[in-house]
Amino acid sequence: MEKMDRVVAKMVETPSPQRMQRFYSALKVTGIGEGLVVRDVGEGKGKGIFASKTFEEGDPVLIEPPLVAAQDTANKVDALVCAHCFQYVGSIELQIGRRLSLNQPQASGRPAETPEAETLDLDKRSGSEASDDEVTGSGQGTNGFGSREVTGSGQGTNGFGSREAIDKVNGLETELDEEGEHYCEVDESDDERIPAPPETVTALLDGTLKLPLSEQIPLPAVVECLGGCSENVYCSDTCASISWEAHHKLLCAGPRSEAADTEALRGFRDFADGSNNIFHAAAQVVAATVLRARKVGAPIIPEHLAGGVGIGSEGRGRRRSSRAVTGGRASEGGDEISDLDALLRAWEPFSMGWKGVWWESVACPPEMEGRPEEEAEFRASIRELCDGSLQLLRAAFGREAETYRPLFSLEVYSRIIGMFELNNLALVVQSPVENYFLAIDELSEDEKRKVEPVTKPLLDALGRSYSAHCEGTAFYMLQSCANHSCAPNARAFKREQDVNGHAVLLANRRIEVGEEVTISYIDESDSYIDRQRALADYGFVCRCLRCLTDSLND
Ligand SMILES: C[S@@+](CC[C@H](N)C(=O)[O-])C[C@H]1O[C@@H](n2cnc3c(N)ncnc32)[C@H](O)[C@@H]1O
Repeated sequence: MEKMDRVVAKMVETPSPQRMQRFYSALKVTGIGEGLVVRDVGEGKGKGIFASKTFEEGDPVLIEPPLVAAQDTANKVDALVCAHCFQYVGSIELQIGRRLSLNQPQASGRPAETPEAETLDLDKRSGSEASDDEVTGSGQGTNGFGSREVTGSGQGTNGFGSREAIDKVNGLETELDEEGEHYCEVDESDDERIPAPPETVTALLDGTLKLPLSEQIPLPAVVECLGGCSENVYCSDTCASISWEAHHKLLCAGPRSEAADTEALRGFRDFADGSNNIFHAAAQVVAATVLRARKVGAPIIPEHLAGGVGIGSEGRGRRRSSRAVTGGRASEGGDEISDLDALLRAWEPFSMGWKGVWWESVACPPEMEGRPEEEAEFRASIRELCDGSLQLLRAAFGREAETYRPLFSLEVYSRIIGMFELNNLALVVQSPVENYFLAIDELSEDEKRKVEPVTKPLLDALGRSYSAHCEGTAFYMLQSCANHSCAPNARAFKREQDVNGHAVLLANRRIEVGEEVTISYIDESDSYIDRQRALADYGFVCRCLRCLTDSLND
């Protein structure tokens, strides 16, 4: 076998238990996943996470930053967030002003919503929150607020609902209001909105209009991208530089970008925006791997997960010689390593992710079931989409796409996307704008009367979907190891304090030392048949105790 093929084969193989052990032990040093260990489960389930300490009901079992994450492009209109940690930035005024200016309704001449109707809407939210102690403010179900709905329509145009799959795998629940409608879904028929006066929008944007109570929800100031692009903003210089060093310097289309071909990069990004946002996240995996491979002995745990210090480094991430980047051997301080060996080392964190070839992993739309020709055509079209995206990415990376050819092969690229497809990957962050209007709603009647002349027209202009959550695609090293159970002992759930893109798992009940930590990828209140049908999308038949019992009664 040629070396190139051998490297591709190594990149797509499931890591040995020893490699897995080494990686997750190194990850422990970061403090992420304290009280958890990763090991093989057996029964064909692959690896899973196990408690190494007792967790009580409601305890956070895991709080973990993403390894890579990208906000959906369409969502950038609705939520201005740090492109590294995904906190909302700027101010409540800026968030509202942006939504109004970028998403301003046309004057429709329709009657305005009555104040009562607006209040009722907010009350419904408060009502559902009050029923759950843990849920305070808009922390309620942030993981799940209508994200399936929103991303299902907003994500890509390929129409096979890959984001729906992502949400399901994340164990995300879609919150329903009393009428069975999704909270905070982007309501495109929301044409009862009354446009805000342009001068109000301008004043919100330039900071001259201060909203009552907004100082109670301060947001970090906007920090620009180091490369000068308008795509990414940050909450701090630290986040800006971590993102820059981790991947963005090769994916930035700004004037100080280090991308090989920014024009080609724009082509790649336009293609992702028009087809599937997963490609943006996949590009981060590729860029991060190239940047790590350029160094001699990249640390096994990427610096940004380890608080700025790479862990498990052999050579502490020194820059490789430029000769190495062009295809020769690097020799620095006695280290001799070929580009392809460097690539394999750099790939290590991503090799841990559960993968499948994208077009094989995607669930076939139900209407194609039992129609093999249509299904084959459907899968071929996904393969074509994947190939189209890869060609553009290769062009954007120029010579390095040759140096690290296995990384730019369809075999590897399709599995990177398959990894996003099959893991726990929805990125959802609650909007502080929702908290803001809830705080207004909780004022006394007297206080409310004073502020409503300012806040009511804004709510009328924003309409029913007055706040929008940040949504995107992410990959989490540990959360992605959580296996499914129809009676899970943990759930993905964002509390009020969880204001960034970290994954959060909470214990559903006491979890004993040695127990596997499981979440539900699907709506576990469904019937046995429906659960099995939904799980078929993930390529396995659930044999949890509940399913075994239900199968006997069915
Ligand atoms: C997000 S990954 C979970 C971690 C995975 N076990 C690993 O080794 O990385 C999802 C995949 O794990 C496997 N899996 C998860 N829960 C399972 C279950 N209850 N029974 C069988 N396989 C399961 C399936 O192959 C599924 O596609």
